[in-house]
Formats: sequence, structure tokens, C-alpha cells
Amino acid sequence: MPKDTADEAPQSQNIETDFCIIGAGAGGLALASAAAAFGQRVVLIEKHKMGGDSLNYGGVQSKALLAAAKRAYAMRTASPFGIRGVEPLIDHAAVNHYIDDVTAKISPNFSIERFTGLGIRVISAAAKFVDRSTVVAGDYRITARRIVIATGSSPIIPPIPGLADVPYFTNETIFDNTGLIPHLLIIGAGTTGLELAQAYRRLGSRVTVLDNAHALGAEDPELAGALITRLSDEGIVIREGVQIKRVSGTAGKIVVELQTNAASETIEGTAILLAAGRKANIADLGLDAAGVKVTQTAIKVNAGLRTANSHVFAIGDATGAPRYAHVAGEHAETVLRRSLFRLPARAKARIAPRVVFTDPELATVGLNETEARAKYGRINVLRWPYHENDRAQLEHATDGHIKVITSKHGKILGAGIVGAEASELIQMWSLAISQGLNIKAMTEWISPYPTLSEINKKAAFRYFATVPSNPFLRKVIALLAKLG
Ligand SMILES: Cc1cc2nc3c(=O)[nH]c(=O)nc-3n(C[C@H](O)[C@H](O)[C@H](O)COP(=O)(O)OP(=O)(O)OC[C@H]3O[C@@H](n4cnc5c(N)ncnc54)[C@H](O)[C@@H]3O)c2cc1C
Ligand SMILES: NC(=O)c1ccc[n+]([C@@H]2O[C@H](COP(=O)([O-])OP(=O)(O)OC[C@H]3O[C@@H](n4cnc5c(N)ncnc54)[C@H](O)[C@@H]3O)[C@@H](O)[C@H]2O)c1
Repeated sequence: MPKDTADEAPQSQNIETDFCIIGAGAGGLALASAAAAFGQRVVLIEKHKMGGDSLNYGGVQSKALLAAAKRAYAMRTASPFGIRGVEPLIDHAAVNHYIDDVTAKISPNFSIERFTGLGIRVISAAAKFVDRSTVVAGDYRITARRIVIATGSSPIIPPIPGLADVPYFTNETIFDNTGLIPHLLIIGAGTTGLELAQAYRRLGSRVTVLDNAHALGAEDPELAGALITRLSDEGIVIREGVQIKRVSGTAGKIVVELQTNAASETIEGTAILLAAGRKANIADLGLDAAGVKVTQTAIKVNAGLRTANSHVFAIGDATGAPRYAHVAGEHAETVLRRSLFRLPARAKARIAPRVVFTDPELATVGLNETEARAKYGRINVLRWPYHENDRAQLEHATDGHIKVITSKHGKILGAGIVGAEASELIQMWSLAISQGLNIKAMTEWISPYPTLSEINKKAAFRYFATVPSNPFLRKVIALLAKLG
């Protein structure tokens, strides 16, 4: 007689642990390794690829592609250095191989073997809550003192008529492309859209970016505008404020119908990439059973990243925080401080830099001008252009400027840089804001000559240009001059 199938099903194994972490991306991996280092028993559950978005189809791949594209651009534009520019021969399959190679070199740091070696129990399955302190994953039933949701985010598929019937790329598939895309249409002029627009443009594609609002709409318009001008100068077509009415076609011939003010038009491309934002991966997690509350788009957490269930934390893209690998990593530190050391740690979004890794880069930290004015009223805005910097001149990288925002009395509130190496230059402003420094401190260090970092100091000195307009200080200076 055949056995009852229920009898054949494997018995679920019960595991009791200190930390159960759902998701092995930037946040989950950072927390798992740190908690294990402090002697905690850790279960880490991943349903897909170790490393999450950042390692598999995000930061690593897009920056590797941009690095290849930068080489191609440098070959075309070498003539100011006395080297005749040439049109590079681009082997798209080899570029794709380069991305895979970089990924392969980094991935051992994120492998199951490495984490198992750290004493972490890694389970390859989808996790789901069954009650407030229990998660099931595959054949396992895990009860933990603390459960951490680190499930990341996925690309939004916008509700555009016809889209479901045409082939499209997202960040999860575009890095598998191995050929020239003659005309790439990109929906969304945010960070993803513009980074990939420049990479593809420099690697030989025509690129059209379509946005129903503003390109880089969350950034300071002055800095974003400078970048958008540069991207347009390279031949990337960026169309803002356009409504996409319908998409149709097949692989190699995609037609987009647009509505702009009163007119309609069609644009034809050979492929389409969706870069229209992200949504948190929170469906199918059984959050109701866990008593975890959500907003419309993400998991609700307090400043210490605790959810409505005090045993459950959420970190990284699954929360409403800015979506960056380093933010997810910083969240991991916050949870560790809270849960192991009982410290009143809070997530530090205020000091997390945001970088668009185009060329030139756009890097910002803290408040922008509009936010600072709204919060503090009178502020100082200090600027310094790249073309006044000797290193920028000799590198032929003179486009761009820095913009620093301070309170009336010089407290540093924010900084933004559009220009070469902005992602490196911004870091001392993150330190300055984290330490509550006054702008004076940013004039009291020595910058080696010739470096781009001198731009940071020059901008800081601009604060004192406001002094002569202060009548009190003018009197003091006049008095001191007489005494001298
Ligand atoms: C194209 C692109 C480029 C980017 N570039 C950068 C950059 O240059 N710098 C930067 O700082 N940030 C960048 N980001 C953002 C960055 O990738 C994310 O902010 C970061 O990966 C978030 O980390 P996370 O741990 O929250 O989520 P993820 O890294 O996405 O990891 C979440 C993991 O959870 C797993 N998971 C989900 N649900 C379950 C479940 N039910 N059970 C088990 N496992 C589950 C997923 O499979 C995934 O592996 C980029 C993003 C994109 C899309
Ligand atoms: N360099 C980095 O660190 C990096 C790179 C890529 C992504 N990220 C992270 O991922 C997040 C998401 O980036 P993103 O660029 O995917 O999203 P985003 O939300 O930053 O930008 C999406 C853009 O798509 C537009 N859009 C939305 N729906 C549309 C529609 N139907 N038609 C036309 N346009 C539409 C929006 O107006 C917006 O400008 C970023 O905010 C960032 O946190 C970081």
C-alpha cells in the first residue's frame, strides 16, 4: 500500500539561536559576521544568491561596466594630452566577461563556505515568519531571540500599458547582456538609469532616458543640473516630464509612445531598461504573523531599527532608509550596538554619503541648500570650482564644483560635489558632519599639493569671505589693525 505523502515529507528540524537573519545581502552579511565574531549563534537565510543585489546585479556590476566605459572614453578623448584620440574597438562579450571576472574575484568574500567557516549556519531557502519569534525556511523551523529582516528591494515594474508584452531589462538582467545595444531606451533618470546610460553610451550605444518627473529629482538641482548637462554633452538624450502612454514591439524593435504637454510622439529603440525605482521585498514574509507593521512601501522601524515587534529588527533596503550598501552596513552596526551592548544607537542617515558614479561623479552628504534653509533659515552657501584647482587642470578634469552649506555660525550642515573623484572628496565632509565640526576646522588641516582635496579647503575658506560684511567683525578687525 502506498505510503501517505505526508509521512514521506521530511521532518522539519528545530533550531534555536541568538540571531536569525533573513537575507544575505550587504546588510545581512555584515550583521551575520559581526554577531558571530561576538560569539553569538547565528542562522543566516538566503533564498537566492549570497551577496544580494550589491554583489550580483548592482553596485559591483554597474561600477565595473562604468570602469570599462571610462577606458573607452579616455581613448577617444586623449588628444588634449598630446595623444591622438582613437575610436576604441569594443568587444561587448569581453566587457561582459570583465564584469563576471570582477564579480568572481569578490564573491569568495560572500560565499556560503566563508560564512560557514565563521561558525554561521547558512540556510539556502526562502524564509517566512509563522509567529512572533519563529521563522520557517525549507526544512527548518528557527526560533531566535532576535530576528533581523534584511531582504532588500527589487526593481519596480511601472504599470505602463503594453510593458508586460515586450522583452525588457532590469538591473537583474542587463549585466548578462553580451552584445552592442544599438539604441537603449531607459525608463527612469535616477541613479541607476543615469549610471547605466553613461556606461552604454560610452560603449557605443545610442541612449535615450525617459523620466515622468525630473532627472535626479531628489538631488540639489544646481549640482544635478551640472551633471545632466555633461551627460547630454556626451550625446545621452534625457527627456524629463514625459508620460509613457504605451510600449510595444519585440526584441530589437521597441516602440514607446510618449505624451509631452499637448503633443504625442513615438520613439523607437532596440531594447528597453527599467530603472523606475525600487520596492522593498516584504511580500510573502508572513509579517502579519510576526506582528511587524509596514508602511506603503517598506517595513516600519524606529530610529534604532526595531519593528513593531521588539524582537524583530529590519535593516537596509527593506526599510524606508536611503538605498545604499553602506547604509545597510551601517544599519547592521546599529542593530549590533542595540541588541548586544544595549546602547541607544540610532541609524545615521544624516552622515551617509550618496554618490552617482557617473563621470563626473555627483556626491552629497547631509542637508542640501533647500533642506537647510527650511530648517535653519539663514545659512551660508560656500562654493569652489574645479577649474581653480591645479590638479584638476593637469588632469584635464576642470568641470564641476563643490557646494558646502553651513549654519549662520559656521556649523557644517551639508556638502555636495559634482566633479572628478567626488566620491572620495565627500568623505571628509561626512566625518565633519558626524563630529559636528565648524567650518573653521576644515581650514585647519594641510592638503598635499597638488590634489583635488584642496578644493575642500578652498571652499571652507570662502566662509571668511562673509566676514567683511559683518559690521561687528569689521570694527574688531579695524581695532586690531590699529593695535598692530
Ligand atoms: C543597479 C544598482 C546599482 C547600485 N549601486 C550601488 C552603489 O554603487 N553603492 C551603493 O552603496 N549602493 C548601490 N546600490 C544599492 C545597493 O545595492 C542596495 O542598497 C544594497 O544591496 C541593499 O542591501 P540589503 O542588504 O538591504 O539588500 P540586498 O543586498 O538586496 O540583499 C537582500 C537579500 O535578501 C534575500 N531575500 C529576500 N527575501 C528573502 C526571503 N524571504 N528569504 C530569504 N532571503 C531573502 C535576497 O535574495 C537578497 O539576496 C545599487 C543598486 C542597484 C539596483
Ligand atoms: N551609485 C549608487 O549608490 C546607486 C546606484 C543605483 C541605485 N542606487 C540606489 O537605488 C535607489 C533606486 O535607484 P533608481 O535609479 O532605480 O530609482 P530612483 O527612485 O532613484 O529613480 C527612479 C526614476 O524613475 C522615474 N520614474 C518612475 N516611474 C516612471 C515612469 N512610469 N515613467 C518614467 N519615469 C519614471 C522617477 O521619476 C525617478 O526619477 C537609489 O535611490 C539609490 O538609493 C544607488
